[in-house]
Amino acid sequence: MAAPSQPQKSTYDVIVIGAGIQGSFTACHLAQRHKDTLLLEQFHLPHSRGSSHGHSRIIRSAYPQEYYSRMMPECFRLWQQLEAETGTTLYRQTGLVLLGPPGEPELEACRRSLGVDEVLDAAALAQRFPGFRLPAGQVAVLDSTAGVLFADRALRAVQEVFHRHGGTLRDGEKVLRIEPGATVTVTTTAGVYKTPRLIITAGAWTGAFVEQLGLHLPLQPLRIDVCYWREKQPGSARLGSVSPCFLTLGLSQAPHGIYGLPSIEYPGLMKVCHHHGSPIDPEKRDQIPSSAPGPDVAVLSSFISSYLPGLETQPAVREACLYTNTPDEDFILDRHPKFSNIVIGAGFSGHGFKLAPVVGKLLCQLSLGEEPSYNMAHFAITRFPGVLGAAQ
Ligand SMILES: Cc1cc2nc3c(=O)[nH]c(=O)nc-3n(C[C@H](O)[C@H](O)[C@H](O)COP(=O)(O)OP(=O)(O)OC[C@H]3O[C@@H](n4cnc5c(N)ncnc54)[C@H](O)[C@@H]3O)c2cc1C
Ligand SMILES: O=C(O)[C@@H]1CCCCN1
Repeated sequence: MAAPSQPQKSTYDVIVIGAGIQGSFTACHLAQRHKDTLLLEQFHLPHSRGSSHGHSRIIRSAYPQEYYSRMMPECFRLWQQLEAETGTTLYRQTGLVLLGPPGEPELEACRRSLGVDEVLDAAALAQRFPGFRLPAGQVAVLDSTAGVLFADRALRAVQEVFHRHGGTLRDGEKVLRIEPGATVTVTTTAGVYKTPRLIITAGAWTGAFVEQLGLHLPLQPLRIDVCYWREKQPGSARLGSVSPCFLTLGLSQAPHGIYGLPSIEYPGLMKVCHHHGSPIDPEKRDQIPSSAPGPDVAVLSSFISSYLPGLETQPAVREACLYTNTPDEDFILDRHPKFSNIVIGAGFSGHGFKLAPVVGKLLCQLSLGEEPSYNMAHFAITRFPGVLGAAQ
């Protein structure tokens, strides 16, 4: 006779919806604070349908906005702590070069955030990083603290620490409905849960998801072409897996920016992408034919022929990832304007991975009714007009 099955636990101190990097760090902070926490994920883990998959993400101290650069020392510390707790390497220091016209305001702001005076010209850059060519009228600023975070490994590590602190992660369980109130009811494909505190970190699904809570957030999911480019002569251009990271600012042919990272995942290839993509519904991500070279690939090919001549000008590998952009590309980290026990973390606009340890801490603090450790003005929901629609 089969043993009688345990009734599933249905009440938690906090429920977090979405086990990407933001929800996982948030849940981990809560569990470390001894909160009985449930983390719900619609897909079976690991998955590559959202924003947190893949081998690599840039981490850097340089930021044009000081409200992000101020968070970076703590981010570096918390990433290191996660490495120590899990005995894994999650970060490789490679340096990052910011490329742009001299005096470009964002480049200058980055230079100030780093506290460096030095600006590299074409000859100095080529001496230091022989694979790079700087066209006339461009300079480079070096962020030597920057490097690559091993993204997939980092996501696993933070979920492992969450588990170790007693957290419950249920994957393959999609949240269908939320009923707000002093006690929030969360209905999933597998059960019904009750909690006094809910946190929504549902990535590209957040905009459509929070409509049921009367909230109209200006969130635009974008499909990003993640492109990898082969070295023409393996090893000769010192690009591929040994390159520094780079990021362009104020480039007229690509105003959103182009960035690159050494590729650990595909030896001999370098990851070079456009910081922009095509608007999509995350449920229909693959309905854009991935075989056709899109406009982003044309922009990248032309950039590569002038700046990285050691690479072939057609991508060897193309993958897909999602951004969720806000109009100002600042995050949303706030309580629901009407239901203060529901907290939302969204709109990471293609730059949220490195900041996830601090984002998770801030969402945890908001949820527990504590004073957040950083100024939250830039992350407020109410910076957007009309979020509560006619009922406002
Ligand atoms: C190509 C690319 C390059 C990037 N480069 C960098 C970089 O170099 N540096 C950097 O700092 N950042 C970078 N980013 C940004 C960073 O990766 C994202 O900001 C971050 O991963 C966002 O995490 P998230 O947890 O909000 O979203 P996600 O990882 O998408 O997590 C949200 C989760 O919620 C789940 N979910 C949604 N709805 C439900 C539901 N109803 N029920 C249950 N679960 C649900 C989803 O399945 C998903 O797993 C990049 C992003 C991309 C796409
Ligand atoms: O967050 C970052 O550092 C990078 C910059 C370039 C675009 C992708 N994200």
